[in-house]
Amino acid sequence: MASVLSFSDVSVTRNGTTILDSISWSAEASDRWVILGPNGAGKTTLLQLAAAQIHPSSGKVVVLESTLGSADVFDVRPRIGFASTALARRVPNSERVIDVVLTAAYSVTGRWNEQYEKVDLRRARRVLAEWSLSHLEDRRFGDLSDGEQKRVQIARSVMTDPELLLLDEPAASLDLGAREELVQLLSGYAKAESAPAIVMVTHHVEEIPQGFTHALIITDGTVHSAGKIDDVVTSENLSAAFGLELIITKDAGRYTARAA
Ligand SMILES: Nc1ncnc2c1ncn2[C@@H]1O[C@H](COP(=O)(O)OP(=O)(O)OP(=O)(O)O)[C@@H](O)[C@H]1O
Repeated sequence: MASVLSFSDVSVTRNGTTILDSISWSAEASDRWVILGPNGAGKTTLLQLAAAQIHPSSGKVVVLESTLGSADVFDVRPRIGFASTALARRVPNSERVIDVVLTAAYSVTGRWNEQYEKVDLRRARRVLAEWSLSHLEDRRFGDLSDGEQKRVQIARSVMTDPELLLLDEPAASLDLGAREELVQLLSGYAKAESAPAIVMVTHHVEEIPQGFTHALIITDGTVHSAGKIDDVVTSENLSAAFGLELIITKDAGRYTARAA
């Protein structure tokens, strides 16, 4: 099976600082990856490469069979769904929820004069239903709770039926109820065979949805460990990565971390 993502000896340097250092990693279409690591480890930079938003300083990144730097990124980007707070900040507060999702079909934020196709409207409504947002269709994005806004961001990112879905800390700042609601929805999505490859960055193992298959731990811009999720999300690996004795437990498909 062809890789959806392939990093070979990839480094990213900014202003003389090495942010990612010799990363080699690949993901298949059926994979659901979680990326873990301390603050500043390079997780968001890794996701920006996967999103074809930046180029590596050295090494080779292949996204959906296109090599960054040699392929036209404008052909690749529409095939990638990317939900991040940075993108959400570009959505006007006054935008209606249905339009936040619909405009993804035209790769813009903020409705202008696009003439939407009926088929796009039908799909947007189906996606809103899948993410438990139908009742909010006509509400203003800026008036939603954090949890609702996060779900709208994800709904927008899957609107175009992407071949690769990237989620940057989708559960950050959510309260317990909103987090659990989101993790449950993500879990259902991750388990669906029709879902694309997923790569999710998170700070907390409690936010890893059931159905995720692989994990990559990054420390100081390098891969600390990567592979099948149960082999990687362990007390030993996370203790070493965070420099603190941690006990990781797994119950009913969900992980918990606490200091030893
Ligand atoms: N343009 C830049 N110039 C210099 N350093 C940068 C630049 N952009 C990012 N960095 C540094 O690169 C490192 C990795 O940043 P990145 O945002 O990828 O980490 P992260 O693992 O996502 O962090 P966090 O968990 O805090 O969100 C950080 O130390 C950051 O300060």
